[in-house]
Amino acid sequence: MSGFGGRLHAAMTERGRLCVGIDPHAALLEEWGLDATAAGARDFGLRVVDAAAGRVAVVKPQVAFFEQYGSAGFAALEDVLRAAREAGLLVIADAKRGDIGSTMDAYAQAWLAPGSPLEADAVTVSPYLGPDSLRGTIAHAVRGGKGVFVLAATSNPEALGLQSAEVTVVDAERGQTVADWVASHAGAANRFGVVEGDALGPVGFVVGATIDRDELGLRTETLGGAPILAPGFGAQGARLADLDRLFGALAPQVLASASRSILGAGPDGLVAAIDAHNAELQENRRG
Ligand SMILES: O=C(O)c1cc(=O)[nH]c(=O)n1[C@@H]1O[C@H](COP(=O)(O)O)[C@@H](O)[C@H]1O
Repeated sequence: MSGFGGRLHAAMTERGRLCVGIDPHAALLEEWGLDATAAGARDFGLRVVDAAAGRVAVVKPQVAFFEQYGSAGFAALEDVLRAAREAGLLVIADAKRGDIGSTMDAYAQAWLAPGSPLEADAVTVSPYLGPDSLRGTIAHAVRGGKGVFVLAATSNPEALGLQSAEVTVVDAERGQTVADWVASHAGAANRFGVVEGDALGPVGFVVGATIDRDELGLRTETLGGAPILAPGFGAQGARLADLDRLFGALAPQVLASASRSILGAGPDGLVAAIDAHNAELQENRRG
């Protein structure tokens, strides 16, 4: 059986590198004629799943937009996760969990265990309790054929000071930055955990399309073999047509994530917006 990296690579080869975000912002719910409630978020999510199915490889529900409605919101999210997986989409739960290792085990159980009500194919995790705090979660993911995306170089400008800071611990290389150290530590599982024949490993990294990897000291070789989730396209300013130029040798590993630039098209414009985003991604292959 393929691991997450193998399944992701196969899906991206077949359906391209676009990941559609499922972010039911209150303002979007209103524009779509839906209530700002768990039921509204559920309808919104299911409509995005319908539009995305067969057109893209991956969807990424941002769980905060469901969590804000409490238990009803989580029930809505369960329905959206299940519908997406049943529609053949790979699902990244954007939960950005991060805690001490023993607590992370429970998060891994919640988001990655087969049969869990919130089961996804991968989950976003935060390394800021130390990349080693993610060791158990990564092992859990590898065992179950699941994936994680570790925050390495996030798309928001206020992260620069933290993520470009030099690490001074003994196992860091001289001058190594937080972003590069996190990626080299957590990415170790891609070297021993890759299922034979899988083109990509189970440990992915979030690398914003809006950031300068050189400024962050994030080296191309550190990201070798890792799926890269790149938010920042569309509403945050980066252009899909520039993906190959922005990511260079890493471009084939990049999953380009866009939420508001697609969702803002409204329920009737979703399919056209997804097609237009896919077409823009194709353009940079020619350009
Ligand atoms: O992990 C993420 O997906 C993420 C990481 C990051 O560095 N920046 C970032 O914007 N995101 C998420 O990506 C989505 C971006 O949404 P748009 O800016 O509307 O495309 C949101 O759901 C964010 O929570």
